[in-house]
Amino acid sequence: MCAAQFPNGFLWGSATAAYQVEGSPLADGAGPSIWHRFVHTPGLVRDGDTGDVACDHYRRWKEDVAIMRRLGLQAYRFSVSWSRILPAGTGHVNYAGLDFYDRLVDALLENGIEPLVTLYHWDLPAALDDRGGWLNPEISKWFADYAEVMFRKLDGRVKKWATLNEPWVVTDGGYLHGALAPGHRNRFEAPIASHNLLRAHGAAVQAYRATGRHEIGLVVNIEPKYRASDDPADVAATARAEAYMNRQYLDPVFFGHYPKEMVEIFGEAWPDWPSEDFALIQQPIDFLGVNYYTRSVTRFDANAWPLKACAVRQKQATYTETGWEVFAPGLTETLLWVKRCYGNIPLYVTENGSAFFDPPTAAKGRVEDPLRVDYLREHLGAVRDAIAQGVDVRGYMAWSLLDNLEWSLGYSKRFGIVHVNFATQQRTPKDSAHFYAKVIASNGAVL
Ligand SMILES: N#[N+]C[C@@H]1[C@@H](O)[C@H](O)[C@@H](O)[C@@H]2O[C@H]12
Repeated sequence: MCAAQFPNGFLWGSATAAYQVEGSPLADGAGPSIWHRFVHTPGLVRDGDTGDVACDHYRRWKEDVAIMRRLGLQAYRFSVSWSRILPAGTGHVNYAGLDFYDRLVDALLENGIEPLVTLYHWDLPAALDDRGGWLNPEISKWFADYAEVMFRKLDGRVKKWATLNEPWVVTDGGYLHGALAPGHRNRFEAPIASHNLLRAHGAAVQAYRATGRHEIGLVVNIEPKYRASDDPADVAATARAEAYMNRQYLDPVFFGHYPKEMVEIFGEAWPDWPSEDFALIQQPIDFLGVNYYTRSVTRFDANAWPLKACAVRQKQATYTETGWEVFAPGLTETLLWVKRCYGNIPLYVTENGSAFFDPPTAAKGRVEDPLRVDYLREHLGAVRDAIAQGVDVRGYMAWSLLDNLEWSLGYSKRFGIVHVNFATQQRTPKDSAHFYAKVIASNGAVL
């Protein structure tokens, strides 16, 4: 049997998100997003860091496309800033903002790089948050109208669209625990925001079917839950954690209902949803984007709100700077789990990467990041193992192309395969970038 390998046409790329890399959040008529507000609220982001400059990608995009070209990237996953396109979230279109993405897409295509576009990567227009944001049911129409503006402008040159990035993080971080914009901590709001995100996803897919000619999907984060013991309390806690993080969005999209554990988790805060909503949510999608970083060995914890479950640190494991266990087999398991539970829908690993401290050697033109090279090698091997077991994985996007704003953690955590000196904006491909370039050139044969 020939050694497991990546299929011909496997799509090798890298990923970023608008607010994390672009900078210039209010340039050329753009409106503020909830993240612009959040970072400018004292005490919410480490070291008072903001996305005002970030990687200055809004101005340096040509340089960054050239770096992608030199690395041999075949695809680039990025997100559109909704409030650049519609400064008030609805109504007036800001054509200067639209032109930025138009030029970026053309430059990518001219360099043989396929654009994968995410419509929403957490940066809701602040003007819509003032109208209730994800708590207002009207947002499904607002989002579909914004999506249609993008489809009409870019569809055809953009052949793979994703509606949302990680809806779980949007609600768990933004509405339940409050660590992310808009910073709410309300167990009654979180389910409503979640449900409206799914409704908006469905409305955007519906809009795409009316105007689009290519593919549209959803990007979810999946963190496989391994029970800490066979103790019934740990087994039940693990089931709750899996339902809350991994199935809360996939079950409605693929089955038209929520996991039964959601009522147990949220209790009186879990509404009775209108059945017609699930017809909207369950629009067929063309692919699923899976963001994988780590696993969680899970046990019962009576004090852990609202899940009554927590992760158990693994003594012999390597952990990244974000406190995540390096566990590549979890990626194989995750891809197999999706196929087992939801069918063999085409999958892209739309994010996978690691934050490790980089040595201060960038000035000499080299950044040695052996831990990130190891992480990349192990996780690409995990993808190959899933493909060898019949999972239809069609691409891999390394997170991230550039060191960037790690949301509330500011610039303290570096995920990039390309080092960014934020004082000078100098880019330096790390050893991981050079390794990834060899992987791409050999279609994974060097692994
Ligand atoms: N934290 N972390 C890294 C990374 C984050 O920077 C992305 O924006 C998210 O889509 C996802 O959480 C993963």
